[in-house]
Amino acid sequence: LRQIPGPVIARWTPLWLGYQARVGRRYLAVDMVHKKYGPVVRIAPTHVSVAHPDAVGIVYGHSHGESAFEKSRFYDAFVAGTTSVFSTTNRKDHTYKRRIVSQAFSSRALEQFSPFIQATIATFVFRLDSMCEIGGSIDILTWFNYLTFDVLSDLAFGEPLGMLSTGSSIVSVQQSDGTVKEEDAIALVDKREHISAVLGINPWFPWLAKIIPDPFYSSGRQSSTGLADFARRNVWKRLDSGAYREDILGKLIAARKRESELDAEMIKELVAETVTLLSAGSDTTASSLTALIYLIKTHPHVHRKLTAELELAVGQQDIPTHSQVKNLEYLQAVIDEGLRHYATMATGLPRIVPAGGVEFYGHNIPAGTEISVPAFTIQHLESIWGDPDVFRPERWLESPERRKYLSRYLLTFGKGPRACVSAQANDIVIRV
Ligand code: HEM
Repeated sequence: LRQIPGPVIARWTPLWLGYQARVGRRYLAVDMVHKKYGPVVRIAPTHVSVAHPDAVGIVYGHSHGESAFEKSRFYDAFVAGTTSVFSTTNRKDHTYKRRIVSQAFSSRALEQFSPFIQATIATFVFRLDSMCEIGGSIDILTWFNYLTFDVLSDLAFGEPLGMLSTGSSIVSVQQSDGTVKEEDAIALVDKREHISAVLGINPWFPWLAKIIPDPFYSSGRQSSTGLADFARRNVWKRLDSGAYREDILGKLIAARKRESELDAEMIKELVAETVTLLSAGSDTTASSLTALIYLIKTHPHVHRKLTAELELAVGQQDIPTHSQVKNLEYLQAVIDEGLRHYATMATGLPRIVPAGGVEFYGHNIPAGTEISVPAFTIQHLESIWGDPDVFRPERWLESPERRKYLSRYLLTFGKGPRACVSAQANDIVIRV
């Protein structure tokens, strides 16, 4: 990789990328080095970042067999007990897990979940209304976190955690030794995601983290265990009750029971999948919603146009149904543009170059190299978007062809076979 440019320190040690991830600036640092060194940059000794539109289809597309770019060992840092649909790097294992999890995310399943989701949204709206009557300011990110946690825990475990009604994210976690501890569930997810994003950068990092006396690592490790303990307790509660409910956990249990009896390994898998759903679905959705509200409120013409479209479709009804809003053009354009501009998943998702290697701009990247396409940078490339720094939902409504073209470069939900399961439920384009 010697011929590939990049910051000198990054060519010699993974500590540069590790540091950027630790301070939460990885996507900005990688964006800056692309501006300095060009579209192909070495961001760690064995990791190349490629910021070019063509790379999206090549790295994340539906290629088969030997030519597939599989997930890298980065995802080992996200394993909770056993691999989940998100963290597995094995193609066969992924196909099996994805088939099971997909059943809980079909359009039909989403319709079945609608009443549960609407009931939680009603509590959310009621709480916001009451706070507005009192006046003052609201930390909307915290309340969106309560909302997403309550929705996901309702779908995953059969009951909301009650964060919206109590106005608190403290939950009881039963530890493996049987003792019960109070934990902040939002902080558990935050810390787990943050530490995994750092430790995944190099196989040596988890080992180093054990000997470095930094509370970031020790509390991060505890949060991973805490979240798994919390999920295990709730999975057992459901299994012990013997009840069937039309929700995500119900579907995951039913799909496994169809194949064989539930054994200890399958219960470990159920815990791993519920940890994944809670951590992959809560923070991402809450921060995306916060970014959207911010962008809408700071762009009055967008606010006016969106409100008009919603009032026409929903009238005075408090909580719209999914079918009332799912085909609203301007709403969809605002969401797409907000996710593009803010880039919830801003970093490049790492894959491994398959046998035979790959070539970008005369640079040969050999098999086994880690490779990623930086989402924030792609979502702000002038050659694709023209005016990338402007929040302009109208760009998505210029023509169906233009919309299709732009969708290819919206990486918020990933692309290809490893794209987000929630994108599957909303029929967001997964093919590239
Ligand atoms: C705005 C909200 C969300 C964003 C931005 C988002 C983003 C993503 C991205 C970028 C990936 C691909 C990760 C990779 O290749 O490494 C992914 C995968 C995944 N997401 Fe989401 N996600 C969101 C919401 C959700 C929700 C609500 C759930 C479930 C309740 C969820 C569950 C998953 C799962 C299970 C995967 C792994 C899929 C696989 O590998 O087959 N996500 N998500």
